[in-house]
Amino acid sequence: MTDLSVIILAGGKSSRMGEDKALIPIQRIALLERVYKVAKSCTDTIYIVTPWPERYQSLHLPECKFIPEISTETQGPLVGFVQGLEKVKTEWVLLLACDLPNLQIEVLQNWVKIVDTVESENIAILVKNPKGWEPLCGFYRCNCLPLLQDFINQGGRSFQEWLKPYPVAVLPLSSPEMLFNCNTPEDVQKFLLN
Ligand SMILES: Nc1nc2c(ncn2[C@@H]2O[C@H](COP(=O)(O)OP(=O)(O)OP(=O)(O)O)[C@@H](O)[C@H]2O)c(=O)[nH]1
Ligand SMILES: [Mg+2]
Repeated sequence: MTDLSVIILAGGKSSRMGEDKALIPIQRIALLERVYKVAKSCTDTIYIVTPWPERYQSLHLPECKFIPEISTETQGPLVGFVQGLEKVKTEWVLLLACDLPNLQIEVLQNWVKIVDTVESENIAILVKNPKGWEPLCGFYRCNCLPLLQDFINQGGRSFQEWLKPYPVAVLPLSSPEMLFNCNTPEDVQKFLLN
């Protein structure tokens, strides 16, 4: 079985949404809770990296491990990710944004099987789109931590730039709508109408 943890990032500013999108109800379940439920189908070890764990105490997140983000000034997903990765003890981590209402359990479970077959040189396995990697719904080898720490210490904040020099394997995705993310109130409406 794949030695896997999940890190969910829930520390963004939600500036386009205008309110904390982790708490936006979609079919009466908060977005973060929906993502958590799907993550639970892949592993029991799930971390949520956020500067405000107290906001999520009333959600149903059984056995959740909160990693309180140290910086009070949100520095973006890469910095949230490194703070999570420093705590993870498994070989692989599945990184998820909290704003993915359309995640499919079967697709993720199939991906978990693929991860076991990936060549050891690859530091990550991600979906590729025409603009680059989809960094917030994919797998990273936890021993990439020193590479990530170096990149961040040099001021790097972009997943795409960080990954550029390293081999990354490609995850198959037949329905790209799985990665639809809710950034605005209009996105929420669009999702509910579909
Ligand atoms: N822990 C943590 N998560 C972050 C941080 N910045 C973004 N994220 C998360 O990364 C994911 C993708 O971020 P975006 O979709 O850009 O969300 P956002 O930054 O909250 O929203 P905008 O302010 O509208 O860009 C979401 O799950 C965010 O909660 C951060 O500084 N720390
Ligand atoms: Mg987003």
